[in-house]
Amino acid sequence: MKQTFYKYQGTGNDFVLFDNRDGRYNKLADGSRESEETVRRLCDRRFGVGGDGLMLLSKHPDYDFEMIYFNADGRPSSMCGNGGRCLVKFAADMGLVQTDYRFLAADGPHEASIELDGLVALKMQDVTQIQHEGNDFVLDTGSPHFVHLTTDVMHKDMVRIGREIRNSPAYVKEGINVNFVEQTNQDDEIIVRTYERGVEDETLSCGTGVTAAALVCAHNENGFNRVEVRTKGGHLAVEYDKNGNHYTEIWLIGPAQRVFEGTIEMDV
Ligand SMILES: N[C@H](CCC[C@H](N)C(=O)O)C(=O)O
Repeated sequence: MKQTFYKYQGTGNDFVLFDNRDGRYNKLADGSRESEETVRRLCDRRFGVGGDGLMLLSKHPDYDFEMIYFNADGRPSSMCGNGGRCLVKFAADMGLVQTDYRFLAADGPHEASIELDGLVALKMQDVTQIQHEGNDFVLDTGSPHFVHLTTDVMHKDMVRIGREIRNSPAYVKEGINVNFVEQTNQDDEIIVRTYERGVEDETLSCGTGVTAAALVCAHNENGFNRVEVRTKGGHLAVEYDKNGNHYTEIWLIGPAQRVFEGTIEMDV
């Protein structure tokens, strides 16, 4: 049966979206192998629509909506920062126009708003722990991230090295997203490349990864920080308050756009 889908992207991190407010697509989240295969195929860039992930805009009694997120491998995932921003834009495009949004995601409640300039600001969960060894950092910004500070980041073999770290004994069981980060000669600007778990490839940007990198590269030891982040897919900003190892009021800010909508044969 023909089903209507919507394609969105946030700085090149792209997603297949379904309006599930009437629950018609709940089956995709039933945990069955069949549904996992359906989601994987929808995300396939040759046999399906193509995307780094798939999201359901679902109803929730206590929030404006619930975000159900799947990685391109078809499996339910942890939080997706760019996905959250795209889902807010999708909700607005579907008529849920509000100055502020509160929605539920895999890592808990989130606030968001669409700014006057059209950028979508998404509040991320607080971070209270960053493991640090040399130029390597491990932290969870709603999804787990390995952050490696380096130079000449655009000439690194991101897929080979990212895959190696993601499948190393320390991380192979749960997986981890791998970010290479370069601090430019601008005080508060970084360049980030990410190998994404569950996509098992480099993506053009990763919202929770950009957030992790920005927390690691705090310019002001304590107090308010704003970090400009350049990714292959475009420009994002991360604002936050740093108080020792506590990071709060973390906002991921950037564009989110509808690319196209269409129909696809799919049994649900
Ligand atoms: N692949 C990630 C989830 C999506 C993260 C990324 N798309 C983002 O924008 O945060 C994981 O499995 O941890």
